[in-house]
Amino acid sequence: MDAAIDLSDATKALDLENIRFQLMRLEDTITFHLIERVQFPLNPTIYKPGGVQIPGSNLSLFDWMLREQESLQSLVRRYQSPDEYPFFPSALQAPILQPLHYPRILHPNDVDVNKDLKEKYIHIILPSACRQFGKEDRGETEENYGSAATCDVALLQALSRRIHFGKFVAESKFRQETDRFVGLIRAADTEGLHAAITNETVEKKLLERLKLKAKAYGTDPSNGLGGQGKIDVDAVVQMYKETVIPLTKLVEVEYLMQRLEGTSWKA
Ligand SMILES: O=C(O)C(=O)C[C@]1(C(=O)O)C=C[C@@H](O)C=C1
Repeated sequence: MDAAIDLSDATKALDLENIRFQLMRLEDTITFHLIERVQFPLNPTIYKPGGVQIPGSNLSLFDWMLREQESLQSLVRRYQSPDEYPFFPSALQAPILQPLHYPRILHPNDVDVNKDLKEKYIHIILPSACRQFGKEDRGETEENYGSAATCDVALLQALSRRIHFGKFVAESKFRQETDRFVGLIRAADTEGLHAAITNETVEKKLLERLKLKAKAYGTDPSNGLGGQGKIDVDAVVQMYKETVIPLTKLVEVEYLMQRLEGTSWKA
């Protein structure tokens, strides 16, 4: 529902340059959503079950909004797309739109790091991004619960999509160097797989680019690039360094570990 990648065309969907371009586009989406979120205080209450009373539900306000949003978006086929993973699969409904038929590009797998992502989002990403910008620091308390949770849902969904794109990256790398990967997978060498999918040059460039983006997107153009921006640039870079890239790599490795199931390579 954000930047489009053509998942109906297997050749394009597995072209590493094309995938990296999509990941780059998602940097923009994620940075903008984070800029929106940090306008509001950290608001820890909205992540606690029962923190905000919700008629007929024991969920936190954040989970409730995420669940309701997923339920609504399932109606317009969001979760038919192979790059979308719901946080609340039980909330999904049958689409009101005609089903789309995506070619099978990925090997069947059950890799899903959403639970881990949500924990890290609440306990690591938000506290570090909101610290400097949260109004608590200026002596104000919690406010704008609905607005903050609305931003959270959009941001978390974009992060999840970006991270699960790791499956396409891994499939692409597997097809490029099949013999090498088959050997590592057969040996269950997860460290070797981790090393094989890592490209330090790409990561370094990404973090440098992200720093520039966070500074540029968080600055009013009429003020030049000096002065206080709308977002803590280091928090954006940290988010990628400590959570987004590691979880993407985890998705890649876990996907590859399932890549030989049901194939003739699995001797
Ligand atoms: O672009 C790749 O090759 C990826 O695997 C993606 C990614 C990332 O998360 O951005 C992850 C691992 C690599 O070290 C480089 C970048």
